[in-house]
Amino acid sequence: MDSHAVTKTDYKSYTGAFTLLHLTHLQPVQVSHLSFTSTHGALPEGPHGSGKSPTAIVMLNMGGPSTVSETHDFLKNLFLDNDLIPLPFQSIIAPLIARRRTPKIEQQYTDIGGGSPILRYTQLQGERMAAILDELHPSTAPHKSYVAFRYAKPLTDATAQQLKADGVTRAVAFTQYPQYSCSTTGSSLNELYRKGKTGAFGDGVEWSVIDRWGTHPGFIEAVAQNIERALAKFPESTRADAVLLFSAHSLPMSVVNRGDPYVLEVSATVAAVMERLKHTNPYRLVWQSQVGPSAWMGMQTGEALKGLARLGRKQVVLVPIAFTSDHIETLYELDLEYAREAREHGMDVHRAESLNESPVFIRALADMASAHLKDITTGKSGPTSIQMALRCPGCTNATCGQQKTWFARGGR
Ligand SMILES: C=CC1=C(C)c2cc3[nH]c(cc4nc(cc5[nH]c(cc1n2)c(C)c5CCC(=O)O)C(CCC(=O)O)=C4C)c(C)c3C=C
Ligand code: FES
Ligand SMILES: [Fe+2]
Repeated sequence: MDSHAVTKTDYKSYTGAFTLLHLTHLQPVQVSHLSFTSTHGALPEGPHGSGKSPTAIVMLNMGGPSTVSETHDFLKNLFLDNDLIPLPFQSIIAPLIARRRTPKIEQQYTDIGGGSPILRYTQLQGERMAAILDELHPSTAPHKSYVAFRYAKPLTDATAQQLKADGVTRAVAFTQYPQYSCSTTGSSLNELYRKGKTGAFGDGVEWSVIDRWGTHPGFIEAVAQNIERALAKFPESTRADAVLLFSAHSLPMSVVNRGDPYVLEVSATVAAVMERLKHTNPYRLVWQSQVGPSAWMGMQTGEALKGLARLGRKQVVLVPIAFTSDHIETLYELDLEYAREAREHGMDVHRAESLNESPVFIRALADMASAHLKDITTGKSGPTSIQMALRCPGCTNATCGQQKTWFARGGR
């Protein structure tokens, strides 16, 4: 998001005044509308009624400001998150950075139509998934989807109240980040754990976790179909020359270097998509949306586009690969900044659509949840994946360890 904050200092410089100066010059973003309860069908009765309480499928994501005026609170929550951005005196500095950054990010959300569509898409995906899930796995029906965002409404507290009111006794924490990073899914699980251990969701909720699914065949198929649709926009004579430029949100090198699995898992997604496409086109994986002055995973998407133009590779399909709905990075950074700039360099650029309302993708979500519930209820697997139990070798965050233990015991 921030094109001029690329000094090659270590991410540790986030912890200095130097960083603060840079961060306050970062550009703001913005997003939009939506309500935030999510149900499909009528509310099943809770513990005090005669009906069966629902199996909760809690869709975890970062969220975004639904309206431009929510931008400041979104940024404040984001900069307060120690799992994402460790800052000294965080509770004092985070609001200052958020305040300084708000106007720029507000303008970006205005430019993409007045806010982030992430809540609308997450609700839609969740509701349609739950309806399919009732058919795929009737023994745990009714299923009801809930949304728990890390930085925007509905925050975990509000979602917890909903589960409590519905008398939920079985809940699945379903990350909506396909690939696992401790700064994304890890942060959401830490927050869920902090609330869960104080009883915010009610007593006796049995938790399990779907923590990553970057190579699920249904997800891969949905992405591949969107790439094929984008490729079809090129004249047949140049189609085979088009470069598939997969673009994922970058990570600070300090996070990569403590052993975070995200870079590997995004790479695995890309490899699976290319297998499915039978390698009809050349491709690269590049990284976008660096924030602040520290070193981040590269090559940067914007630089890659310029490099391809210089090399005469002027047909490009941009493929967002680490987020399942449109957001500021696709609608602003990819569409308004990079694609426009690339066209000015004489390039022919098309973006693969985000998964948004893709029925193939929604079916994949239902398949994942169904397989998970089947494995849990038949005792074939425990509440968490084998991979989730392993902390990053460089992890010094005690909450990560406590969170993993808590979920491995089913939230007890
Ligand atoms: C898989 C996706 C994402 C990863 C990994 C990720 C890591 C990460 N992000 C920041 C800092 C910021 N991210 C911001 C916005 C933002 N981040 C993602 C996704 C990932 N972030 C998205 C989709 C968005 C946009 C939300 C939307 O449009 O709805 C922002 C705020 C915007 C800004 O101020 O520029 C910041 C800040 C860090 C530090 C980090 C890894 C440690
Ligand atoms: S930072 Fe990865 S497990 Fe703690
Ligand atoms: Fe981010």
